[in-house]
Amino acid sequence: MATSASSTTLKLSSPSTAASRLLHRPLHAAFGLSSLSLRHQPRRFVVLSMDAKPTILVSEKLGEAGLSLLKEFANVDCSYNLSPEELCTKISLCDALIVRSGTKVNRDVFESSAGRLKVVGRAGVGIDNVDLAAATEHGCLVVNAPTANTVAAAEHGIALLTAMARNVAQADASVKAGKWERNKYVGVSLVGKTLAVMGFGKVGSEVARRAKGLGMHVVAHDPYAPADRARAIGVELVSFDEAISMADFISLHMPLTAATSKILNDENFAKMKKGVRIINVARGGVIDEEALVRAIDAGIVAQAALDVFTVEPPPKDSKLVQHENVIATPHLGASTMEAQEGVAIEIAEAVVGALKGELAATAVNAPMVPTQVLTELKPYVALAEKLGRLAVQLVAGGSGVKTVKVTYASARAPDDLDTRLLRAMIIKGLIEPISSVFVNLVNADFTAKQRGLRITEERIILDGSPESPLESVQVQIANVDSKFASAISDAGEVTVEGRVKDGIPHLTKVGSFEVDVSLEGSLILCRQVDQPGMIGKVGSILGQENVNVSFMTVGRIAPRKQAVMAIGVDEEPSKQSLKRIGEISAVEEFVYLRL
Ligand SMILES: NC(=O)C1=CN([C@@H]2O[C@H](COP(=O)(O)OP(=O)(O)OC[C@H]3O[C@@H](n4cnc5c(N)ncnc54)[C@H](O)[C@@H]3O)[C@@H](O)[C@H]2O)C=CC1
Ligand SMILES: O=C(O)C(=O)COP(=O)(O)O
Repeated sequence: MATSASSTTLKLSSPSTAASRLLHRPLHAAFGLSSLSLRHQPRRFVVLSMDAKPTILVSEKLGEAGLSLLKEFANVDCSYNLSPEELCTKISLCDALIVRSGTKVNRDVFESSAGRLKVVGRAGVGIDNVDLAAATEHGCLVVNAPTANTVAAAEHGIALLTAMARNVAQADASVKAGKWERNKYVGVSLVGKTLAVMGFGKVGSEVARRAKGLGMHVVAHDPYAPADRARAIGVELVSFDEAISMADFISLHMPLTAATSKILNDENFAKMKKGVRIINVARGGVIDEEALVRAIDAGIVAQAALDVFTVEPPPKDSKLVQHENVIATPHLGASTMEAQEGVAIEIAEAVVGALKGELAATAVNAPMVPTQVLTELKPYVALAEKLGRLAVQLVAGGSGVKTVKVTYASARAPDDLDTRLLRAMIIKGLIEPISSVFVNLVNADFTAKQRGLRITEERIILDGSPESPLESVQVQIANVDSKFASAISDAGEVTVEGRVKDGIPHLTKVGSFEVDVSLEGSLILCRQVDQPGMIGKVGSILGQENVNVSFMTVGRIAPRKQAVMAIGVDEEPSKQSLKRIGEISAVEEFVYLRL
């Protein structure tokens, strides 16, 4: 900026103290994920207990190893078979909820939690029983355990495939009924037959691998699967129609989404080979169950082996389940001793980590940020939140914050800098001081949108070494008045800019004035006529009531003209002291800002 001039810095606290204070600030405070945070608890929640431990509700059976991990960290309430009403009542006392596929975590649950529920852990893969939109709107992180039951589900798929081909279930029932029907239960061979794997993800590819071992010809359909992964295990990726029309066996392994709901329907059954056999260990909803009964009765589908149903448990008189050509299991895909122990540990670690404020690698409704990136961005995350807080406090009441521009200056290539975290924290800083809304990484974009806040991001690509991720971050609020006129830049926007120095966030610009003050405690900004003795006058007013000044800096336009003095204070000065600062004759305007 043309009017920006030199800045002089008077540093009053030792950097090591300041650094240690900042670096020991837990990341969960920055992300606002822990409901334990005393900062948030009185404001947000009815305080239900003086106990510092969080409460985790486990609503379905979980392996012991996972429960032990949870108990080391939290009060664990294992309450199985809760009715929807009982779940809604209990949830207001819980910080986290762990479920499997049997608990419907719908909007009512999030509303009933009144903001206390911070994490839902799905001890398994499919999250179709969790209302993700409602979770996100309520700032609740959803994590799952996506890998520990893969092999179990694949093995169950193979168990159903082979059992169906050889009528194991029906024959067993017949023998137990005292019959010996060797001619009735003649099966079909698998070798040389074509298996279509629908959904070539973790489970689908393990099923494919095993089916190859049985001598089957395996094709797969998955619009998002990389061809080289399929090729590596000798599987051909084909279109949906090709897959279902060439298959002797069709095994379903896609998630239940709007696109896959009832994907096996009358129209698609009509395209299949007569005598095809269907296996479903994915989700009941991917099959139109009434259409499947019609296809079996019409002889298109010879047999079906089903582990999952649209409604679980299915009605006792379900035509599908009762059909003699159908074998059924009660959603057992993930139910091996090994998988349940693994899933329990995987979800317990994810939920405890999330409650501690760590970003879970298995987050379903928040950006996944690798630990390395997170560590590197940590001081910038703190900077971003503080710049947001400062900018919004500089806006004059009644101005209405609508348009915010964030400018990142960095020597990194654009795709080498993940700004989602920074943007979320700027939004948190902008919104929390002026509302009772609790903002975190999960709901930041949603909350901004809901409040009509338009955030645009710009990158300035700098020359030089990309060692540190960012040189500076600037937050500008357009079309507003400021309660501190000097915060308005030449371009007419409330502007604050900062950077990280030695791991500590610093404010480096206010409006068009360059300053340099570490962002800790609170801040007084004064515009004054640049003249000797000002630092002493302000310092002595603060000193009289024992307010510790941590940093002081003066940014001026030109010697003896206007200057902005930024003063960092550890304690909040009294109204009286602030008034006295305002009364110093050379002070033209001043503002007190909480960080
Ligand atoms: N029965 C049980 O107990 C268990 C069931 N499951 C279910 O199995 C399914 C697969 O699980 P994972 O393999 O772990 O998930 P995954 O996410 O690794 O794989 C799913 C695959 O489906 C693909 N897909 C998405 N839309 C598709 C479409 N329209 N057509 C074809 N493919 C599509 C995806 O690209 C992905 O590759 C899920 O529905 C999961 O809930 C998983 C474990 C146990
Ligand atoms: O992980 C999955 O998607 C499953 O379907 C397993 O469900 P469950 O945890 O056994 O209720």
